[in-house]
Amino acid sequence: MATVYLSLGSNIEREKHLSAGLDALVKAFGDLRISQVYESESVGFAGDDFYNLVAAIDTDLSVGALALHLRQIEDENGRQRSGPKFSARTLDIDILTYDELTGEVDGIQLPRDEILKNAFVLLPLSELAPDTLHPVVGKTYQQLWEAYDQSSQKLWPVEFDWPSGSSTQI
Ligand SMILES: Nc1ncnc2c1ncn2[C@@H]1O[C@H](COP(=O)(O)OP(=O)(O)OP(=O)(O)O)[C@@H](O)[C@H]1O
Ligand SMILES: Nc1nc2c(c(=O)[nH]1)N=C(CO)CN2
Repeated sequence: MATVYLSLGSNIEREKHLSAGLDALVKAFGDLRISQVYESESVGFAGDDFYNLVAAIDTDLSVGALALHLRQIEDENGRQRSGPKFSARTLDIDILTYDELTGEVDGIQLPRDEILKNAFVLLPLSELAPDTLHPVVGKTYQQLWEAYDQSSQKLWPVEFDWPSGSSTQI
């Protein structure tokens, strides 16, 4: 069984799509652990503000099979893949880490670079797994968040009503 950390984001009908994404993850992988939900301005393109969170799952799926399954969940939630790479999205689910695997596995880059770049990934990850070591850098996510330039990206926690998940939220 592998432990996998996932980043979820949405900037179109955010609550609806994040809830549906989490429901689909529970259906496929059982109980989840999730961070708080954070709102932040869109990074990298002009668009509506995002909601983001990090979820931990346990799975026997290979990296490639998991990536396919996540893509399917995105598609079921109205994800459009035409148009520019950076554009508004109903639901984005990215694999951040898969156990301690590093390098390119089944076409997936592990760990995902965005962990070190984006506050909307690193802060919720540091909440969910403060003492876990980044498999390449060798520092914990809490240490990485403390060292992060926290003035560079503003984000704020929001109330998030995920009706089917209240018992699993940290
Ligand atoms: N860690 C990863 N998690 C998810 N997909 C990844 C990862 N590393 C590489 N990929 C590849 O990137 C491709 C693009 O998917 P991705 O969801 O990242 O696109 P995108 O959502 O437009 O980009 P981004 O999420 O960076 O905005 C996927 O088909 C997948 O094969
Ligand atoms: N705040 C925020 N900005 C983004 C996000 C995101 O999830 N949150 N995702 C992007 C493409 O994956 C680009 N920009």
